[in-house]
Amino acid sequence: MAPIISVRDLQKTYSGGFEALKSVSLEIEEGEVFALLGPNGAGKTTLISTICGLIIPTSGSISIGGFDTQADFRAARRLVGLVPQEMPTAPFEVVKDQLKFSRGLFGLPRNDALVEQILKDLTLWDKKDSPIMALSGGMKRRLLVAKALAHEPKVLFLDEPTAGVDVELRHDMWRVVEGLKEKGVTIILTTHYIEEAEEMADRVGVINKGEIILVENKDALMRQLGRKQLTLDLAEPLNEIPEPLLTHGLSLEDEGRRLVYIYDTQGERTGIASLISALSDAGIRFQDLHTTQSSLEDIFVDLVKVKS
Ligand SMILES: Nc1ncnc2c1ncn2[C@@H]1O[C@H](COP(=O)(O)OP(=O)(O)OP(=O)(O)O)[C@@H](O)[C@H]1O
Repeated sequence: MAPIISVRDLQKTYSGGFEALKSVSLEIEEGEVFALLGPNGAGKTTLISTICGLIIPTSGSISIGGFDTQADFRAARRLVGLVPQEMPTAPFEVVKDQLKFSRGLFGLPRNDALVEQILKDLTLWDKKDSPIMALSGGMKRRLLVAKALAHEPKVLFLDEPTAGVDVELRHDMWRVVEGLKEKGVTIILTTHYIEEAEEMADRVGVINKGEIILVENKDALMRQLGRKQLTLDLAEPLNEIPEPLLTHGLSLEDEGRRLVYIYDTQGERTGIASLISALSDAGIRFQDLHTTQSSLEDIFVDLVKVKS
């Protein structure tokens, strides 16, 4: 099957001379959810804005549904919906008019049944006659999605859909994305939250310093990155790791006061049970223990190290 989006050797140098994208090539399959991850300033917004036609590339090409975004801009753009990070700003505008207006922008005829369906899908139908200022933060986010869907795009871009929102709203957005995927919409989202990519994405791409450093099936990536750290605060400091514990891959930190164990959450065994029993056999006591999951930033650092 031909990809719905094909990006070839895309390069973007901003007017100040900064090279934000360095020869990016990427293919997005129809119907997939693709998460684009990357640290701050990696080039995520530049990449999706370029694909959506908001930024003109310095070189390279993009095709959407077979239409070249430069030669056939209108046809390509018509297939794309973009949900920006910013909240809607027209406080007195009425919800349903926003959708009608969006269709108008694409030169599409009025379609009240479709507007109704979209608002119902996003549980905004009760608010159809409300001004934007009367919506909660979560409703405003959903309205941004509704607006982007009003012209029936085949591909939806979500730029950090859940940045700065609470857990409940995050899960709400995940359900929205799931529903869209079921309807066959291809979804590309940018995010800082590994949990979000884990929950929603079929594939994950990692961008760093303007380069795509990895594109991987989500499950495979999570196996690779799903590491956790167990930290044991020792009752008495150690000078070195005792011999019987050397095979456990521990590291001694904080001047011998802490033992750190990294394990794979997706592995068949975490090795924690055998570690605790080996510690007990060696007479090592600990005061406290806690676990931490590596953050996406940590993972990027690892990835960048491996790839550079
Ligand atoms: N208009 C511009 N002129 C010059 N440089 C820019 C411009 N827009 C973005 N940049 C630079 O390009 C790089 C990539 O920015 P971009 O916004 O694409 O990153 P991002 O991955 O979306 O970051 P974040 O996660 O912080 O939103 C950054 O170094 C940024 O400073």
